[in-house]
Amino acid sequence: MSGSHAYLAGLLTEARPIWEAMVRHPFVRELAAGTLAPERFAFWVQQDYLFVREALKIRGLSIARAPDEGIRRALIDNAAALRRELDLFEEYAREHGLSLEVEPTPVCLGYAAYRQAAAALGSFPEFLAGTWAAEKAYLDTWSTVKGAARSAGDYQRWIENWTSPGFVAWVEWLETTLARLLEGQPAHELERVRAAFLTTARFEYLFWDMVYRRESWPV
Ligand SMILES: Cc1ncc(CN)c(N)n1
Repeated sequence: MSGSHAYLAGLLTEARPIWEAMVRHPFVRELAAGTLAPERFAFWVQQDYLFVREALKIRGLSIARAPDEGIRRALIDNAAALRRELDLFEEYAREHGLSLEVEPTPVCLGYAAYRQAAAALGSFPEFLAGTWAAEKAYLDTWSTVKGAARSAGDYQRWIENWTSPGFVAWVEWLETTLARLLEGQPAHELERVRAAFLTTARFEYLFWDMVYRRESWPV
């Protein structure tokens, strides 16, 4: 294992408590058990839809800032996959008569703004580390749901999307590309990557917690 691969493996170990809190969150457990209240699920659909719409703008920024042509093309391909994520939410909303015209909650807005700032102002590895954390979080959470779900029912489209071979390959590409970009980087850059990875993982936890509580603006 190269030095930078080992560094990323160390980050995953450091982030394990966040990951465990995420995949064991009541939202995820109840989703897998088929006992999640429909209004909680609907709240997730509405807020994640807004988040993915912002993520698509973030992808655009990162395409412009990609350090080489190979990375740029992989990000362009992923933008098409993100575009399809939006379709899943729109289809579900149409089928269930759910409005997607809602205000973002503080956590949704804060998380999206944090990611936009990383894409616009951060170093490219820092941005990529956050992307890896966010996408790996979804891969691992939805894989947990897939493994435990008694009846996937309405959730099947999301389970398939975030556990598909294409999505697994994208998450692996993020890790491998980040490891390549980190070869020979100074300690302060590694530290920025570490902070971006851990902060993004914490936001992922917060997102599940926010939708479970249906937590909006207090005033
Ligand atoms: C909060 C969040 N994180 C990640 C993903 C997967 N693109 C998502 N849809 N929403």
